[in-house]
Amino acid sequence: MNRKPLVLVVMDGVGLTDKDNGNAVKHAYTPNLDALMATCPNTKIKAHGTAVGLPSDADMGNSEVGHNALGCGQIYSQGAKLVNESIETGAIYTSDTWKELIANAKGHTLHFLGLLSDGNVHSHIKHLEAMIREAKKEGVERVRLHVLLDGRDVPETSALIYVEEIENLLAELSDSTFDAKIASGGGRMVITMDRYEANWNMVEKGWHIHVLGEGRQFASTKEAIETYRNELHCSDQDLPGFVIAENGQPLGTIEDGDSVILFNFRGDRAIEISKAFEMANFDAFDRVRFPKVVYAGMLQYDGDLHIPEKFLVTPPHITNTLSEYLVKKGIRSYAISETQKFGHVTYFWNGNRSEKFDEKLETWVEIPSDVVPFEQRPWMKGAEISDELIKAIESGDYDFYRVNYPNGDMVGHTGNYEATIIGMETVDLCLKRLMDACDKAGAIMIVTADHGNADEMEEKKKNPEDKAKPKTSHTLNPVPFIIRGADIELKDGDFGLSNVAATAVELMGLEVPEGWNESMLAKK
Ligand SMILES: O=C(O)[C@@H](CO)OP(=O)(O)O
Ligand SMILES: [Mn+2]
Ligand SMILES: [Mn+2]
Repeated sequence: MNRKPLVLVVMDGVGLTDKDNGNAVKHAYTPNLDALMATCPNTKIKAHGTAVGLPSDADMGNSEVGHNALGCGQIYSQGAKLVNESIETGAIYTSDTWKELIANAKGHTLHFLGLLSDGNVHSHIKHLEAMIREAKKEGVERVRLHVLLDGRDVPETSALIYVEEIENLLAELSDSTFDAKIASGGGRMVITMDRYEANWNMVEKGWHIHVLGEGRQFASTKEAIETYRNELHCSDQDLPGFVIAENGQPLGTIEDGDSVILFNFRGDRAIEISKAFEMANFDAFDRVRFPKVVYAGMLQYDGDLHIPEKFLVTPPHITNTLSEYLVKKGIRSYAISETQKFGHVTYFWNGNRSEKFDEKLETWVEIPSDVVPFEQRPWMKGAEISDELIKAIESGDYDFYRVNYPNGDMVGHTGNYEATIIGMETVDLCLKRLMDACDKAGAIMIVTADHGNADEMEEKKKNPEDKAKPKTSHTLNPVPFIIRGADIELKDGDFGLSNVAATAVELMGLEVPEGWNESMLAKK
């Protein structure tokens, strides 16, 4: 058959809502996106909650679960849900890894490191609380927490709520047999939680803070947060690292013989610090000291590279993916984004696996991201991504192209409305360039998104007269799904991201594999 090329565009963090206030998707000047919506078959699809394998419909979507669903055409129970279940049934505490961590920590320290919030994107504070309680029950005597402050999946200055909650629990549990305290921390966008090797320096800073106990000292976490807030007026995600100390002595460095649990369940921002804890030969930065610890992740974060080696809950085993299917059919595919989302269109897309199925049939291109606050460069690498992608489309070397434009999401997370408008307008300019390239190549285009973000840039007000507060997190809104350049109609139905893969393969003239959720195309 004479197959038309297919170009699938993920506008990261672009949801749809009629709400007006702080809606950068609606208020940006986006004539091309508007024209696509006005003239092409399109619908709104679900990108949050149970439609993407999260515990409930109160859970906003995120890039991991969104790209997993886009890339595999199915709904798998995701980390957030699997960890809940494992804790509820107690299965987590019967795992060999948990037993080893606990046995090893006796006479030493059990450290918990991770994102302290109830955002449920990377972690959940309830998981941490349950494990601390159990550790005490099982006879661990000394626990230290290394807390990464969120402000990105939860309101931007909410850290003290979670700090207070966890410190209340530590106070309740502490007695002559149990000594549990926060030892260090810092904002998630400053230390430890880098992803896709965008900025290893963040991880190095985190290592110094958590492991070596080197950094600015404070008597309490509250004091650290309040001091930094007064000095810097920044959101929690941007607070610098801190070390809790008594008489100049850090409360909880990580030492030989200790156990360490990274309680984040999501992998992208957990892989680099896991490598630092696990790898004997490691050259990303000078660790100064490499403590011999038992280290485990909440989940295994990379199923191909087996990072980390030890983990508490088995991750979803995502199989029968779109990439796997296309390789079997001999279809040539091309994936591109900039560093911040490169792993989204490769690793997340393929079910949290970092390797290709077939070197010859698959091409992955990464445009290096800027290392700056994105409100200062809201255009990000939109132009450069488009340049490369258009070259690839013109080459005719591929049948299926996928691209992620991060602007709606990465700029949306800064909470800066004006910059997010520019981010959206950048994506719109890129769409126009792609539309022209697709026309020349006779390609079909799908335009969609993985979840909302830029669509709500203001927190809900408690009282109408309150001042609007910037909103940095994702949203619960549906996302657009648009098909351009194909003579098709969309069916009516209640669809979500997991219906995209089947629709894409039908557009490529292929059969929908068994086990996938249905295509959205109406039968002719
Ligand atoms: O930045 C991230 O880690 C998350 C938000 O926690 O965003 P996304 O899911 O879009 O990658
Ligand atoms: Mn995303
Ligand atoms: Mn995001």
